[in-house]
Amino acid sequence: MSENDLRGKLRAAARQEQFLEVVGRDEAAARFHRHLTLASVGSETVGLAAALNRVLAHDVMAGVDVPGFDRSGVDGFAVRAADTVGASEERPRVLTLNDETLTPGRAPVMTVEPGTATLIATGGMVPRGADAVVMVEHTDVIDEPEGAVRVEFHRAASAGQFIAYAASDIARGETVLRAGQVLTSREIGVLAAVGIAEVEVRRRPRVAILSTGDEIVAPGEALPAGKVYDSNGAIVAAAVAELGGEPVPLGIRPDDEAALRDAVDQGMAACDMMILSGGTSKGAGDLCYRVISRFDDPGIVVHGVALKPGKPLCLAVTGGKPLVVLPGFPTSAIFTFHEFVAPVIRALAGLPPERKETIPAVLPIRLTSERGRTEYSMVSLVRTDDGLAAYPLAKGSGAVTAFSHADGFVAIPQHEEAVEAGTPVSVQLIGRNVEPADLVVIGSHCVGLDHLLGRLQRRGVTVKVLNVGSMGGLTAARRGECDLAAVHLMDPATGHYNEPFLTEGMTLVPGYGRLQGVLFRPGDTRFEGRDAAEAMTAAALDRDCLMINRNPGSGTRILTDRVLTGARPTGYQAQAKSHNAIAVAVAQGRADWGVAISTVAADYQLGFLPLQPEHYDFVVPASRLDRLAVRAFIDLLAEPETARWLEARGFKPASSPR
Ligand SMILES: Nc1nc2c(c(=O)[nH]1)N[C@H]1C(S)=C(S)[C@@H](COP(=O)(O)OP(=O)(O)OC[C@H]3O[C@@H](n4cnc5c(N)ncnc54)[C@H](O)[C@@H]3O)O[C@H]1N2
Ligand code: MOO
Repeated sequence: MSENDLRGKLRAAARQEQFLEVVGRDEAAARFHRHLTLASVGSETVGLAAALNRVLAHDVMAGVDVPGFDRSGVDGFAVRAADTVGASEERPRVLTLNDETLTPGRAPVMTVEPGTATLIATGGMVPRGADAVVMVEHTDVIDEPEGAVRVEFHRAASAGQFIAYAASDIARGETVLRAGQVLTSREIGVLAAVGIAEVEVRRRPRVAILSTGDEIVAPGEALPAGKVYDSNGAIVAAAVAELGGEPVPLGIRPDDEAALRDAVDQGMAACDMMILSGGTSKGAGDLCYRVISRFDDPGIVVHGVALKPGKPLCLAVTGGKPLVVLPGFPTSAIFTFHEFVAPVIRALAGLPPERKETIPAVLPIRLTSERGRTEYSMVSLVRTDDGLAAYPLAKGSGAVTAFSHADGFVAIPQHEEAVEAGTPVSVQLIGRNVEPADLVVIGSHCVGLDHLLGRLQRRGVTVKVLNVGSMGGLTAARRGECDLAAVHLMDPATGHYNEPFLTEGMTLVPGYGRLQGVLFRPGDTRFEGRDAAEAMTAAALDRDCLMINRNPGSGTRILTDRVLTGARPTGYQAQAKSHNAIAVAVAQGRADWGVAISTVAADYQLGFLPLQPEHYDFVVPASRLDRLAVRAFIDLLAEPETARWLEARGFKPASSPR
């Protein structure tokens, strides 16, 4: 690219058009719906084998009675109840056996006359004359060599006993299923029982899905630096299917106007609606908006919603079909999808609006919010003695996991900047009820713990983990929000781990040892072969040697500060939130060094100078120590296989001296 081209592009990018009109959530939805007809998209006939999860297009009436005849419910004898009155073990009634056996599927020819009985199997047709069936266990056949067979009845039968009368289950003409019903295995069974082999179901709305952006790569392909895997395409396609739509994936298009226009034309021609993601802002590189702005029937009805996440959402209607551009950020994309697009797909699929459920909880930590936009914060719920605590999954719009880890979300009104810790909030649940996990772990993250919890889960213990750092875990344990707080906190005064932080009512379960140290790129002579503390002190004096630091409250930060004794290396202010983030920054050259555990250094093939063995332990509120899941975890820690695995990954099991 020539310098002039480059300057031109830079100027265009800097002159970013702002959103013309950012509207509120309800106004956005109203504008969208004003131009949509949400009638279902027609119907089709499918066989029962293909009917699962489809939506019934019409009421279904039974054309037959079920059962279609008076049916015996047991193996025994069809009799006239009056003939058995007074029968007992001591004084059995004796009836003559008719010369007919009524196996299922066989129409009777003989009438049960007074004083007679007919042998009948479970499912057999009750013969004329009989009004009850006696179980074979309550009878005896009299062993006589000559003449008719006679049977003793040891119990009296009541009229109607063990007979399922014709039409008692389903009567001909009865409406067995109603239009709009989603067909599960149970409804499919009913259809089969009334002899229906094919049903008319709503056609699934076809939804074209397109991911856009030069940086987007399909999962399964190699990932060059700076590129990201297309998660929006997959999540939107699966969500469309969950909502009763038929996803039509159109893949990925680069930021190229002609390519995008073609894809939009293709999608809109072949489908009932289309969903794009990425490139919704009005910047020079954001082409989706431009490609769609050519439609004017009415075309774009909303571009910009006062929501976080989701501000750049673009809603359009053309040819009566919805055309939506979701923001590129995955949390923003899926959040706006569920708020604005999901109801449309449900309606087109013939499904009623989803019932939204809210549940009261308390915010355990302060939550800040951007003024001017209603902010939705994804939360994970944990049970406390006083109800539910809603932990914000503060991962930002760009995260992929926030939506999958969340139980629901809380809304912070447009004009509020923060919600204080302890505030009661209303949590809108995402899809399902809150299932309390057997074991709640809050605190510092560790791949060793991940492994242990994975093994516990395979044994049937459900687990919920919230990574909020050691200090956060400790506070959660004190508030009774978790079973285990995962901590590695060094007391700066004594250099002792974890124990000095225990308060009344807390027990320490020893976990395992980890080795903290300095990470650097192999071959960097400022670190290679040196003593860790010395290398850190030297690095602090070298302005060109760039550090990546950890967040305050993390055990690693406390250790780092202790070694630096007040020195402030270049980069000290840069705060990564995990061991992995430290490793990535060093591996990619964004920083030259940082402090993290040896396991992570090995994972990223970095150099490592051992600094400090530390204890990664579990603080357990004493009141929870006897819970089954807690005991299961403690037992797991003590297993030899656990020790073997930890050692192989560079950890030091608690059983070995530390
Ligand atoms: N100066 C401003 N910058 C931004 C603003 C703003 O108001 N002023 N708004 C921010 C907000 S809010 C959002 S949300 C994002 C949305 O931007 P776009 O919708 O144009 O999306 P992209 O820029 O294309 O991508 C954003 C982000 O998401 C990643 N991405 C895109 N597609 C996918 C996909 N299919 N799978 C996974 N990840 C995807 C992309 O790589 C980017 O990282 O804009 C802010 N900026
Ligand atoms: O509104 Mo954007 O969707 O938060 O980052």
